[in-house]
Amino acid sequence: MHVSVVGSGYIGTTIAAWFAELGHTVTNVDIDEDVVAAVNNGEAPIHEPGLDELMAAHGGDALVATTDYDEVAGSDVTFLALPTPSNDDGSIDLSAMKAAAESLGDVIAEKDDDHLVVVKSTVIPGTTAETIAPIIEDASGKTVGEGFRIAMNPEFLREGFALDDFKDPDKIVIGAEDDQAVETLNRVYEPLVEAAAGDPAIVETGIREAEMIKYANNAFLATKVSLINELGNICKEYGVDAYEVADAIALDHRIDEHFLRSGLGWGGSCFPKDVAAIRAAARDRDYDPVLLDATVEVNDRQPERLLDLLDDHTDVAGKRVAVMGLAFKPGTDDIRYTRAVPVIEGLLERDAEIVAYDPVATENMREQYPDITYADSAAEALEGASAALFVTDWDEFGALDAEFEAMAEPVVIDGRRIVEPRDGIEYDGLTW
Ligand SMILES: NC(=O)C1=CN([C@@H]2O[C@H](COP(=O)(O)OP(=O)(O)OC[C@H]3O[C@@H](n4cnc5c(N)ncnc54)[C@H](O)[C@@H]3O)[C@@H](O)[C@H]2O)C=CC1
Ligand SMILES: O=C(O)[C@H]1O[C@H](OP(=O)(O)OP(=O)(O)OC[C@H]2O[C@@H](n3ccc(=O)[nH]c3=O)[C@H](O)[C@@H]2O)[C@H](O)[C@@H](O)[C@@H]1O
Repeated sequence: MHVSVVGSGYIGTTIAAWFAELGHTVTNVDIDEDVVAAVNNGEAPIHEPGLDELMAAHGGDALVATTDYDEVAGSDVTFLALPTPSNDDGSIDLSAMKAAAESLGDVIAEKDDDHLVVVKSTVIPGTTAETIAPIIEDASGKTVGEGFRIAMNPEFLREGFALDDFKDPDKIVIGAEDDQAVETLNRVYEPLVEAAAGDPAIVETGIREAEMIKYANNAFLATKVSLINELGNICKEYGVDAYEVADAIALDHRIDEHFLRSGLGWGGSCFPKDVAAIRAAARDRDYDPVLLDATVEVNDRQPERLLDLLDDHTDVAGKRVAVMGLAFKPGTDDIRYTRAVPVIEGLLERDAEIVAYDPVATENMREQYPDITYADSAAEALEGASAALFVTDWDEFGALDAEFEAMAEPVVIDGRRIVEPRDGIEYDGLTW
C-alpha cells in the first residue's frame, strides 16, 4: 500500500520507517525542511535506538519526505502524527492538527478516489469527528463517507523502546465508524501483525472510544506510579522496604509487576500533558476528577520530599551538590517535564552550587540552565560534592562505588533506588 504520514517527530518517523520496513511505500510530510532533508538522506531526525539503521535502509527510497502536501495525493491513507501540546489550562493545542487538516483537505479536493485520514495524535474524545473532519470537509468540499473517510488509531509506544513497541504491540486500536475504514487500516497493519513476535489484539471500536482509550491508558499508568509512590511514602514513615512490598503485590496477576517502581515520579512528553488534558476535559463537562488531581499532587510532592530528605542530612547553602541524572527516564535525552527541574529549582533556592551529570541529556539541560556546572562523568560530578541527589535511574549509577570516596561529605539521597546503601556513604532514599 501507499501510506502517507504527516509529521516526522517521535511518532511520525517511527511509524513511517516501520511501514517502509513492512513493505509499504511511504510519503512523509513535515513543515521542517531540516527534518525532510534528514529523512531523504537516510538519517533519523530524532534519537531512538535502532532508528538510524531503518532510516539508512529506507530513507530517500521506500520512505520519501517532502514539505509538499500535494505528494499525499498518491497515497491511500494518511496518518496525522502531529504534536498536541498543552495550553495553559491543560487543554490541548490543536493548531498543528487544524493546519494539517486544512492542507490535507485541499489535496483531497483534487483527488478522484477515496482517501482515508487517520488521527494518530493523542486527542480528546470528539476531536476527530467534530474538529478535524469538518475542517477537511470545508477544505475539500467533500463529506465524510463520500470522498474521504476518517479513523482514529492511538499510539502506545514508549520513547527509548519506540521501534520494539511499535513492531510488537499489545494492541492495535482502530477507531472508526465505517467498515471500509476498518478494512483499510487492517490492511495497513496486516504485515505488522504477521511479523509481530506476540499476538497483538486488534481492538475495533468507535472513534470517541479510541480517543479515550489513549487517555485512559496513560492516566491509569500515571496513577499507578503515583499510587505506588504514595504507598512508598507511607512505607518510608514506618521503616518498611517499599520495593519488597511492590515485588510481593506484583505477584497478584491483577496488579502485575509493571510501573511499580516508586521514587521521584513521572515526567516526559506525554504523562503530564495527557493527564492535564483529560482533567481539563473532565472539568469542561463539570466533572471533578479528584483521583487524577491527586495523581498529579502526589507526583508534584516527590521532588519536595527528596529535598526535605537532603535538608535532614545537611545544609547545602554555598556547597557543591551533584544532581545525578537529568533525563525524564533512562535511555533518552528527553528532559521534558523531567523531575530534575524541580530538584534543580529547589537546590537553587537553597543557594547550592550545582554540578549536574547525565550520560546523554546534558546539552538539552544546558539550554534551560546555562549557568549551572555540567560534569562529563559521574565521577567528576561526585568529586568534592557535599551531597549527591540521584534523579534518573541510569544503570551506570548502580555501578558507582569508589567514586563516592572523592565526595567532600558522602551524603547520598536516592530518588530512584539506584544506589545500594553501603559503608562509607550517608545514604537516604525516598522509599528506603
Ligand atoms: N512521543 C511519544 O512517545 C508519543 C507521542 N504520542 C502522541 O503523538 C503525537 C505526536 O507526538 P510526537 O511525535 O512526540 O511530536 P513531535 O513534536 O516529536 O513531532 C511533530 C512533528 O510534526 C511537525 N509538524 C508540526 N506542524 C506540522 C504541520 N502543520 N504539517 C506537517 N508537519 C508538522 C513538526 O515539524 C515535527 O517534526 C502527539 O499527539 C503525542 O501526544 C503518542 C504516543 C507516544
Ligand atoms: O503517550 C506517550 O507518549 C507514552 O507515554 C508513556 O511512555 P514514556 O513517556 O516514553 O515513558 P514511560 O516509560 O512510560 O515512563 C514515564 C515516566 O514514569 C516514570 N516511571 C515509570 C515506571 C515506574 O515504575 N516508575 C516511574 O517512576 C518514569 O521514570 C518516567 O518519568 C507510556 O508508557 C506509553 O505507553 C505512551 O505511548
